[in-house]
Parts: sequence; C-alpha cells; structure tokens
Amino acid sequence: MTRAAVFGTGSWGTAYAAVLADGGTPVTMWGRRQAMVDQINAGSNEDYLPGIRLPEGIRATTDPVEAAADADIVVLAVPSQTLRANLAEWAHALPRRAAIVSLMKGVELGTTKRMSEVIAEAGGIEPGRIVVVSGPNLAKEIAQKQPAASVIACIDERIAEMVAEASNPPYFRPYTSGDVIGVELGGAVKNVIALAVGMAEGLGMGDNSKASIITRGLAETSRLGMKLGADPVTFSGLAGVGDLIATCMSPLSRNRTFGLNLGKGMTVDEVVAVTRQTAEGVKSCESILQLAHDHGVSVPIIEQVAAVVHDGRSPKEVVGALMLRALKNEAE
Ligand SMILES: NC(=O)c1ccc[n+]([C@@H]2O[C@H](COP(=O)([O-])OP(=O)(O)OC[C@H]3O[C@@H](n4cnc5c(N)ncnc54)[C@H](O)[C@@H]3O)[C@@H](O)[C@H]2O)c1
Ligand SMILES: O=P(O)(O)OC[C@H](O)CO
Repeated sequence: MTRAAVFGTGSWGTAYAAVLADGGTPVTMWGRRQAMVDQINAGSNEDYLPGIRLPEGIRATTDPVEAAADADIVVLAVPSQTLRANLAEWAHALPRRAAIVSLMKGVELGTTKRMSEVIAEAGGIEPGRIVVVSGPNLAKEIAQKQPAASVIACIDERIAEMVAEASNPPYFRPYTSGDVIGVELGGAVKNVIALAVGMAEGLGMGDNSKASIITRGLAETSRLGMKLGADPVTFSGLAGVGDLIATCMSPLSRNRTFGLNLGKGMTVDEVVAVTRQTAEGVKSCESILQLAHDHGVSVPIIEQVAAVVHDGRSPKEVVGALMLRALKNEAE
C-alpha cells in the first residue's frame, strides 16, 4: 500500500492530506507545534480549516523522521521562502526512493529558483522524483470536498502517475504532465496577478478592468514561461488559466484579499498585520520580476505590483503607469 507524509499543517497541507487519505493513502503529517499535532490527531485543524472534520487515516507528529518513515510520497507544504531552511533540517529524514511533492506556489528570493530547483539543491533530491502539484485548488473548497481538478507534474511521468493515483478521491481529479517548469510558474505568477486584480477591485474598478489584468497577466506568464523552457499549452490548462481564474475571482484567495486591502488604501505593513496565512505573491513578485529581468522578458503588471508592495507606490499611480504605456501588438 502507498503511504504518504505531509510536511506542513497549514491550509493546503492539511487539505491535501485529506485528499490523500480520502483517496485511500494513509498519511502522517509533520507539524511544528505540539498543540496543532494534538488537534490533528483528534481529527481537526481549527486554526486553518475551522469546522472541517478530517478523514480517518491522518495522524500527525512533530518528529520529521517519524513522519517520513516508510513514506512512498513526501509532500512539502510550507511557505516558499522557508523551504530551503526547512529542507536543511529534514533532508536526513526523507526516504531515498520517495517521490518528493511540492505544493508551493512561489519563487525563492535572492536565487530566483523555482521550488523544484530548491528541493533538488537543498534536499539533494534527483529531479526525476520531484513532483509539483498546481491548479485551481483553494484549500477550503477542497477540504469541503467540492469537485476540482489539478495538475501533477514530474519529468518522469510514471512518478506523476503514481502520485496522481494516490491523490484521487471522488472530489479531486488530477491530470499528469511532464512540464514541471510551466506548472510551477503558472502557480507562482498567478499570485502576483491576483494581487493586481485585488488592487483593482479595492479601487472600485469593474469587470472589464479585472478581465484585462487577468488576460494580460496570462500573457506575461506565458512569455516568461516560454523563455524558461515551459510548454505554452500548460498556460491554457488548469495550472495556467484555471488557477489564474480561481485565484483572481475568489474572495477565499489570500493574494487577492491582500491586493484588495491595498487598493482600499491600507499600507503594506497594515495588510501584513491582518494577514494570518501565506500570501506568496507578496514576496515572489520581487523574485519573479528579477527572473524576468534576468531573461529579458517584459512583465509590466508584475513590475507595477512590485512597485506597490516594495517601493511604496500607490495602487492608483500604478494603474496610470500601465495605461500610459506605448501602444503595441497584442501578440508581442
Ligand atoms: N491555501 C491554499 O488554498 C493553497 C492552494 C494551493 C497552493 N497553496 C500553496 O501552498 C503553500 C503552503 O500554503 P498554505 O496555504 O498551506 O499556507 P498556510 O499559511 O496556511 O500554512 C503554512 C504552514 O507552514 C508552516 N510554517 C510557517 N513558517 C514555517 C517555517 N519557518 N518552518 C516550517 N513551517 C512553517 C505554518 O505553521 C503552516 O503550518 C504556499 O506556497 C501556497 O501558495 C496554497
Ligand atoms: O489563497 P491563495 O491566493 O494563496 O491561492 C490559493 C490557491 O493557490 C488557489 O489555487
């Protein structure tokens, strides 16, 4: 029988543990805090998924070795910017042949590395067993068992298939892919575009404005992805436009909500103070912008989001800057 470990007891780590357990795969979760581990062992995670009863088949521990022992699949669900430090502590505990699955949707600050690259480097894991999961998967809806689809990517598609088979309860439909770069980038960049859409909403803009940002945001994602070697088809799929729509439209999105608060006039520090969960785009806008600059790719929306979040420009100012850009062909 396939066994799994999930490192990280936040919203998505816990919801994905439920996906695995409901799919018939027993899961041991690793959590930092004993109180959280005790709660999960008693059948819920009230801090992150209040009111949700977790399925049988999930248990938790604070010991990484115990969590990963005998696991065929080890799922990592921590903030992107802490992953490298976390792996330094966990690498010794990871079974040599297990598939290592990233749920993260971010790009590392400083190195501009995608999470699969950080896992390979900091965890010493061969790329052929590194898997990424990304798609329109708001954790709360998945935990409520609302039907959704996703993409599970690995350069070795047999490993992606093994993880997909273990993650297939009746409400979760995973598609496999070999395009790790495209699937990861789609997930990371959509968070930055959702910040922009949230800002537009907060400024009182309507659906034309938001659809324009979403569509041009997809153009930026595809341009960058293709330059980095992604398959363009990925961006019209679940990990591209699918996740972009879910995140930019949903009040459940932490990134969209963060942008909304900025658009309403709160400062970045004020929004950080009221945001309890990980809004990856806030940090990743800077690393993704750096990645685009390093590869000579034009990403004007991402540039303006970074100007608000890191340079203190106002959302209203940056909308003006975007609208006054020189005219060009849509396909460029
Ligand atoms: N929540 C969603 O709907 C969703 C869906 C898809 C993908 N994701 C992605 O999954 C990743 C995890 O997101 P999440 O929603 O579970 O975040 P979260 O904020 O709900 O939980 C983060 C978890 O990481 C732990 N953590 C924080 N700092 C840590 C550290 N220094 N060391 C170890 N653990 C630490 C927290 O205690 C918590 O258990 C993010 O990259 C996010 O973009 C989230
Ligand atoms: O809440 P967000 O903004 O981190 O988005 C959650 C998921 O990535 C949606 O697929």
